[in-house]
Amino acid sequence: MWKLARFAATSLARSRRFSTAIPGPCMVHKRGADILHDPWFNKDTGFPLTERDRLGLRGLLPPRVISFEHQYERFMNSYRSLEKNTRGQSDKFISLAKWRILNRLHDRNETLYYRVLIDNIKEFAPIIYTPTVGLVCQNYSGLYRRPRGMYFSAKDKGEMMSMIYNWPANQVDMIVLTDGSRILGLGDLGVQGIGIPIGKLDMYVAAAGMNPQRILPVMLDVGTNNQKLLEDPLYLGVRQPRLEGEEYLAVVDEFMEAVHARWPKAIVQFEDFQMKWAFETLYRYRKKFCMFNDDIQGTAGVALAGLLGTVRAQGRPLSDFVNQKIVVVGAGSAGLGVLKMAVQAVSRMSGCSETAAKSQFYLIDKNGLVTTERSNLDPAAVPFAKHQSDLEGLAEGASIIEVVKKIKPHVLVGLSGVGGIFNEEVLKAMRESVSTKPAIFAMSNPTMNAECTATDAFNHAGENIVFASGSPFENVNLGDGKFGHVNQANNMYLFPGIGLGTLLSGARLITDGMLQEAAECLASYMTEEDIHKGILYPSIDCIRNVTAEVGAAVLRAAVVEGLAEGHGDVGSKELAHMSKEDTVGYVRENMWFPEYSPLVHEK
Ligand SMILES: NC(=O)C1=CN([C@@H]2O[C@H](COP(=O)(O)OP(=O)(O)OC[C@H]3O[C@@H](n4cnc5c(N)ncnc54)[C@H](O)[C@@H]3O)[C@@H](O)[C@H]2O)C=CC1
Ligand SMILES: CC(=O)C(=O)O
Ligand SMILES: [Mg+2]
Repeated sequence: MWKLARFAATSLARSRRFSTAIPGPCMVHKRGADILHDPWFNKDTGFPLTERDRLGLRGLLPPRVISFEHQYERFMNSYRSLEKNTRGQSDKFISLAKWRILNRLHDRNETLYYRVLIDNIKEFAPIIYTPTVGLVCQNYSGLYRRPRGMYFSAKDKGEMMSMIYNWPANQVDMIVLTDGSRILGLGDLGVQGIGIPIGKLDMYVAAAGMNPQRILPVMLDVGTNNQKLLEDPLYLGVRQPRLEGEEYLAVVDEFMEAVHARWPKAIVQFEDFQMKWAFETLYRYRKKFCMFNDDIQGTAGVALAGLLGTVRAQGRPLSDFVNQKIVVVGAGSAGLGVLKMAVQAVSRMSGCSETAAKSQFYLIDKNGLVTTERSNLDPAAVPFAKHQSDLEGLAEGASIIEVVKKIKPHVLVGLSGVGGIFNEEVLKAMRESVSTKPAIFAMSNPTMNAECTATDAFNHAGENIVFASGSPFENVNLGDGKFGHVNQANNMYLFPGIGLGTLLSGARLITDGMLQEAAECLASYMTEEDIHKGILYPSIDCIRNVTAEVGAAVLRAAVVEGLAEGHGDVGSKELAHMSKEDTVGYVRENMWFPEYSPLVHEK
């Protein structure tokens, strides 16, 4: 357990840039202008003359053939010009302008889009993913130009089994599904939440090499309780309050049945569902379909890896995790998922019961410290409520500052969705932490909703802290040539590997064991040297390497549990015979990489 498995930090993408090897052919059932209007096949000015002849494209394009490298350079030049031309404008204006130029390329030419995304992931992830994707969802109705993904609404009841066949691809491997009810920390955004599945799936392509022809973003529009949206004349969703109870579940049931009738092995990632439905749907489907909830399970693994990193950062053995005092602020799907996995880890490490393992953890929600005194406590939070005997003088509903001052925790985790609640007083109180290297995880998204900024954390809690946030912040200049390192504690380090590992294993379920292996793999990724510098997670530049390792860990766990049925030509026996290194190589080889393939017309 916890072996170090670090890879060279160079991105796979860079080493493969513009290789001269000719990729295998790609079958296309269209001809002429239809191909130019299909972003899966379109090469714009990059179609060679022979292909233009074969596919009926001659005369439909300017005569000069432009190479992929040249097209790439041309796009990056326009992107840089846009950066120059928008200087001085508001951050919102600039972010949306950047998103628009990337989105236009996505709509036009997927190969080029994914190539620039992979090669520039550190720069572009904050645009196609958090934080800009939050802004895009908030402004979606105004930004909308053309559809992407599928929309199933409350009005489609009884029709979904046939609707699913409207999707043009024969095979779908990965679906990200939302009902828009809790988009990042921005609340109920109804149909506008579709931006999240799109952004997550872009990360699947960039980080895991999922084939973009086999992914599907889905919005389950069951209405919205956001009054402002219901009154907005531009709103594109169903104008009704959210379905509740059995009516709601009937829609999700029908969707899940329809998906698996057409694509029995498609993996469904549930994303940004409000807590009650996040837990309910996870328990309802996880033994029946290949699915997981990213906010509960993906976040838990990433947070656990970070929490274990903070133990190593203190120069202590991992076994000391069982003694760490951890305060989690936010008792929603993310906070409770983190607590559940962390408690299981303590119990495993110390050999004690999960009840005993809970004693080091403190949970705070919008009503303060969660204790057994609380009436109307959500059933999912009950296992983590503190008993009277463990309160150490704190009262039910104690505030964050009261808890931090009393407990002096090693780690303060924020998953509340409330920007700035780790205020100056709370951060200063963390200076009294019992840890030699206190850790602050402000994990809420997008940036405005982070519990504190990186600068405030280092300024108020001290230069000695370990800091992580859900959305990216710049490293903090501490003067004298020193910098406070900012980690990005985001489930993007796990969900691509969970999806890819599961796909290649051919497993029909995603078990706790597979998720635990994913978390352990991420936890062991960093070297001692990095960890001592406060670097808990790898740079996003090497996310394909991280995903290859995580994917292999998930695949091997599926083999161990006897769930791996194999994928494509590789059967369960071959998977079982692969060494760890072979498995990583196998996962890596199966990552799709954007290159123009020769197109062959097939009737
Ligand atoms: N970094 C990452 O990878 C991830 C970050 N998140 C972020 O975590 C946040 C929460 O997500 P969920 O748990 O799904 O939301 P949720 O809505 O299920 O839960 C929010 C929780 O915060 C509590 N809360 C609200 N105001 C509070 C206050 N003033 N003080 C203390 N607690 C307060 C609520 O009582 C509730 O328990 C979101 O901003 C989301 O973007 C979620 C998943 C992954
Ligand atoms: C990162 C993520 O999944 C969230 O903020 O909801
Ligand atoms: Mg999420």
